[in-house]
Amino acid sequence: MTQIELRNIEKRFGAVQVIKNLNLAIADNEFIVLLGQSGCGKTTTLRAIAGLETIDEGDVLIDGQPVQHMKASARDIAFVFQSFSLYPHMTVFENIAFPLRATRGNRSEIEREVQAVAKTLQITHLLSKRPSALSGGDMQRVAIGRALVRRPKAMLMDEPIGALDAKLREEMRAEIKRLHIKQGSTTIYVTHDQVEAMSLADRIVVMHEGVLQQVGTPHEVYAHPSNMFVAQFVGSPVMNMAEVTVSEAAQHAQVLLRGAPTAFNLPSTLTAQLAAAGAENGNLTLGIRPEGVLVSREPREGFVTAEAHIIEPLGSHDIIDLQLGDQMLRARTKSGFVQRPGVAVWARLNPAQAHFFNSSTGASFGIRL
Ligand SMILES: Nc1ncnc2c1ncn2[C@@H]1O[C@H](COP(=O)(O)OP(=O)(O)OP(=O)(O)O)[C@@H](O)[C@H]1O
Repeated sequence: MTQIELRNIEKRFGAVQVIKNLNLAIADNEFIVLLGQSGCGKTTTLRAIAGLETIDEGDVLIDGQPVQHMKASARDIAFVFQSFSLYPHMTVFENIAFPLRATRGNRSEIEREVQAVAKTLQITHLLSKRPSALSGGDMQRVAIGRALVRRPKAMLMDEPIGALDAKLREEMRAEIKRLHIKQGSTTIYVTHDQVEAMSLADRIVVMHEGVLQQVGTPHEVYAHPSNMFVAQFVGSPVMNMAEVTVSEAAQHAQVLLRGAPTAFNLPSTLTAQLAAAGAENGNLTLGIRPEGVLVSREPREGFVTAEAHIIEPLGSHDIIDLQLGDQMLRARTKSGFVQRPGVAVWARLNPAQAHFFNSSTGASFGIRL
């Protein structure tokens, strides 16, 4: 049972404030991913939890106990780094056994525990080897084994697979997930890779310039981003963004993208929802993911005309740049749906996937159509 809570954490390096009033409650067994660009304060947050970094303000609580004045060694938290930091002169067995030496003297007990961890990580056959004989993936398995063996209260992982090549990263991602399901320890994992975050996390914590932007399940963060930063950071290709003006028509709301010749129709409830949220034309940005832009090859009721400008065939699907006057919208279609660039197509916005943001603050108006 390990719960971790961060209350009003502030951290400065000289004049630079790298964590700004961070609050976060992490449940027992939860897999939390801190996601954000390089330099946004993820590693500093992780190090503050581990006790490797001091904080200027606030509390770090482990199972309800403030630990910010405790040394790292007293917090019983394991840390896995991107650089595997294995002892080169020791065998894999000795590397994994190392943290047990101080606490558990009995040789047969150490042997049993190392063997159990090695079995879980499927590295039993490597136990007598030295790190220099291992592949990158195996080295990271050993580093994870060394962290797991003392059954810490929580596992903190800082870009643990960032140094591996793409294929191995995918493999290790699946292994880390399996391991977490099996071991069930509270885990905080840092990455700048949104795909890694989506695939591993129970909840994702998106950070930007030291400020927490949103906490939510991968689905919540993807489908209901709280602001323009989250909307564009999560998801690939990125969400389309365009300044719009919204007006009322007989049957529906009309949404005109700046620079486009024709307005899109969305349900008439939009205008009332925007008014209730305090949104005003002139300060309104539409966000729509490429899969929310529906494309037809023939003219259809409620669709506006556009030109297929660039087609990117990606195997399982295509991404098409649609030119609407001066405006460009990216759409996701079935593979080969539009044969060649330059042809006329028709497009509509899926109301359920339309997001509206305040252009100046970036905050979502929380519209649900
Ligand atoms: N010991 C330090 N002294 C001074 N500045 C630091 C120190 N450690 C980190 N910083 C600065 O604090 C900011 C946040 O760094 P941090 O490593 O937490 O970000 P990050 O999101 O983990 O990025 P990365 O993925 O590059 O590690 C950066 O601007 C970094 O340069």
